[in-house]
Amino acid sequence: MRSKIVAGNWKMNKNLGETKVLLTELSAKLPETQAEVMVAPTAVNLASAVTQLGSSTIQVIAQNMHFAENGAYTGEISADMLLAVGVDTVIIGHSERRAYFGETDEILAKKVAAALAKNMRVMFCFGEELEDRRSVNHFNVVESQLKNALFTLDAADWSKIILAYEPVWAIGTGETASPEQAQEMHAFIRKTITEAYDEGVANNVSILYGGSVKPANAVEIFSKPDVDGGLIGGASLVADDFVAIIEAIG
Ligand SMILES: O=C(CO)COP(=O)(O)O
Repeated sequence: MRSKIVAGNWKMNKNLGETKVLLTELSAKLPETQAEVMVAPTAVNLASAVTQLGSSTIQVIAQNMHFAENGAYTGEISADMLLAVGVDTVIIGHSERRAYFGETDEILAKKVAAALAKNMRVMFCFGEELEDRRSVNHFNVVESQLKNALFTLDAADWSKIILAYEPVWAIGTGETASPEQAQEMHAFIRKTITEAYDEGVANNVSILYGGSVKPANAVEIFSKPDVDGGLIGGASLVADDFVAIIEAIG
């Protein structure tokens, strides 16, 4: 059975003090939920967040990591460094990493392999840009992103993969894919994985939707059968909004 997941990607927001305040608020207001709840603070605040949350059910995850074990990669963070502070899940392939930091499918495939080699869970992000949706078959774009970074994995590796479909045109724009558009793409993703692997792999992987999820639209998006939760940006920075989104999944 795949899990329901609601994750907050805080991106480059919240300094140490603000991170503590938001986690205190979230912990106090956290509703009972069937979903795994995750937050991704910026790297410098991961260790303190893990310590603060202690045995809380809120999981702290990382926004990025490098593929190398260690070495001369100024400014980068390795899988071992994340594990050493108690973080065992990492977001890889966010569209902002692809767009602003030149992360190609090839680099992402190396990052995924490096994280899996350390037995970490990977939340793999992908999604088409606006031009893709307008001009070419955006299903092909999504399929090739998956294929290039993930389809060389063994079937067993997929127990460690979480997918986050984030259409780039819906990120931070206030424009969200309609629940029907999200469902259509999520069903396509599951079909693509079934063809590359089998139904068991496809049915067990959680596929999250990301892109302007808010309390007002979360219930409808989460009601779709192939949508297993959300990766939330802006709304995860406000405790009441994030809590409302967690409540929306039930
Ligand atoms: O990029 C996102 C999460 O990773 C989505 O961001 P928004 O929810 O702000 O659109």
